Amino acid sequence: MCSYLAICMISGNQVQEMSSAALGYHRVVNENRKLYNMVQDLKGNIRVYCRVRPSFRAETKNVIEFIGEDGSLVILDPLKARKEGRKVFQFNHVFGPTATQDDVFKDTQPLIRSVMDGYNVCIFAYGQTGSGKTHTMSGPSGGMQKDRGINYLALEDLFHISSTRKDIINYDIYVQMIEIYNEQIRSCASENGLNLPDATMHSVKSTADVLRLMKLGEVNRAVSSTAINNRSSRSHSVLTIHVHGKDTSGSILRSCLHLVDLAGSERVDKSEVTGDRLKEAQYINKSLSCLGDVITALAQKNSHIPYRNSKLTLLLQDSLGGRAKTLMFAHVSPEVDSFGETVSTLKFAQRVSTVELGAARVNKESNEVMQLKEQIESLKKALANKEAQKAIAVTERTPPRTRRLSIESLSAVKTEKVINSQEKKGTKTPSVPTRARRLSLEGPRYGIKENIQVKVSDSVSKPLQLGSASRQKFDQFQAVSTPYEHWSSNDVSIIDANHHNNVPKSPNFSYRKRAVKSDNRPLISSHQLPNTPEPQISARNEVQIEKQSELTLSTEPRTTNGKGSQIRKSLRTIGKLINGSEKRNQQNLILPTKGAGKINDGNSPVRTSTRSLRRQSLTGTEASGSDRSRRSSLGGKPTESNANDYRNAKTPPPIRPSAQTTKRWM
Ligand SMILES: Nc1ncnc2c1ncn2[C@@H]1O[C@H](COP(=O)(O)OP(=O)(O)OP(=O)(O)O)[C@@H](O)[C@H]1O
Repeated sequence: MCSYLAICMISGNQVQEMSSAALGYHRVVNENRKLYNMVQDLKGNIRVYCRVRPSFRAETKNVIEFIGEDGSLVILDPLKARKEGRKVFQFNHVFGPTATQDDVFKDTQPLIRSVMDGYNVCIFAYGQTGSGKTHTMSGPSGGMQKDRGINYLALEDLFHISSTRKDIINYDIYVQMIEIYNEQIRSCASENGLNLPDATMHSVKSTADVLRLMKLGEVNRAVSSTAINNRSSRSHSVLTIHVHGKDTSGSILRSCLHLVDLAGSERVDKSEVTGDRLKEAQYINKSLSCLGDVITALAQKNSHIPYRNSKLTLLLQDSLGGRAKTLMFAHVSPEVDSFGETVSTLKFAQRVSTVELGAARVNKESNEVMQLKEQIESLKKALANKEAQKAIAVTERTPPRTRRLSIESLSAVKTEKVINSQEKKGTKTPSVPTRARRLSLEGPRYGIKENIQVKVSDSVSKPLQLGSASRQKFDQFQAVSTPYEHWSSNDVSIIDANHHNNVPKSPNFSYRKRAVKSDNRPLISSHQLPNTPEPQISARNEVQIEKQSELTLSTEPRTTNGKGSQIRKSLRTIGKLINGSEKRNQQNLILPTKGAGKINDGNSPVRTSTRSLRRQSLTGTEASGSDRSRRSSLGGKPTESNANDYRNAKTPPPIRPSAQTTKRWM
């Protein structure tokens, strides 16, 4: 009896020891996983989860030998002996055949939730046809409540977060559904299923809205039966959730979550497809192979990443190469006859996991930055007013003949200075009398009578070179436009000194419409203005004109100089503040306008003048010859001489050549 008790006690102790060892092991594994994920987050690696679907044929052999909690997966090659046939893979996590939709979602939830904090997130499901991609992303067909996929659960969760945070942040959620079918992008959620160049954004307020849209998307998605999957997706489907948020401090965030269900890779001999199905399969395989090329290039940190080789990679460009958080679900079928595809999926997934995207970046603009930007805008307007007042005051003191051209002289006075300095320097400005020169600076007059043109330097509009077609269009317009009869003395036409070299951005731009739009603007002067087409009238221009019309001619230049310099000082400070603050907030850095180096082309003295005025208005620096090579402290466009040389820049905007779009820094 005693010995029996002793044996029981010993085995009881051993069991306890073993269970505590097992608990310790689990704890260590979990900690390791957390640390591993943390390192991956810091490096910005694409996370890879593997999911093994349950086997549907009990009689067939299974190639999955072991699934570890630490994300390891061991498969067995059925044609080799056990030892040689073992292949080991390592991922962030592996979900076995018994894992539920909730298990999968629970591990994905933190990533999805970060969308609400301003991160861009992309989750894409990859794998052989019939391996369970659609099951993971959408769940069973028909939008059944049971086993709903990530798409539904994610949106449900986002709505939940939105409501719990409603006192702090006001969120707007939009959904976009598109599909790439045979290298054509179409909108799944359009009511009539037509091909659309741009997918419609649907505002969604509840999960019911989402369900309705998703059903529509599911109905419209290209699906057909193959030998492997009787509801095989024949297209890549992308559900994008756009989140716009504004918090109580006024900060704004904009982020998006791409949920991508890729079409399945397949061996056409196995799927036994012919005709259209074969064509679809070829398109699918081609785009997936392009995805593979992009991943390889990213993993090798190549300088050229071939995003443009397929619509899919083009669409995923931001998620694969940008500062987004990206997760790939690699799906595998456990059956022995899928071994080849399983190995290639796992190898691909392994390669994906080595891609380092860099730490993800939050897309949030703080209230501080926004306020500073607003201040800059208003200061710039105020400064423009002061400059205008100064010029008008100068005009007032000039003889009547010159004064008749007075408002023009807002820039022309400066223009002459520049011309003279250019002449002194030997630039090719023809030596002509002042009046004639000024007219020539205005470009062709197109039969103008006694009209005076108001020039407003526009720091926003970007002159484009006029192509022959546009030139023709422009000339046609000139021919048909009835010049000045329907222009009252109140009319203001804002012209760019180089307008004859400008073309509107949009080919549908109507010159006439723009010209007529200027009607009823406030009176600036009694001078009648010509019907000169101005293709790019910016809102900023219009504001400036209105402000200028309020100016009094009696303003003392001395006084304005003092205030102006104060404003300039504040501008410089704000510019520096913004620069610093933006760096701190890791905002998207914005580059000077594309082609900024072409500004100072020397063809147009007036443009040079307006630019120097503009630069002056931003920096407070006189645009003297040597100063012209300096960049604005607020990130103005560089001149030709220093377009590629930022070394002398006062506050050079940082250069990110990889930025997809180049924007003005301000
Ligand atoms: N984890 C799972 N649990 C239960 N059933 C699953 C699971 N994964 C997939 N299935 C089932 O397997 C079948 C094929 O899955 P699914 O259609 O999701 O594959 P797929 O990878 O999207 O295929 P294709 O690329 O051809 O569209 C479906 O009937 C699906 O319900």
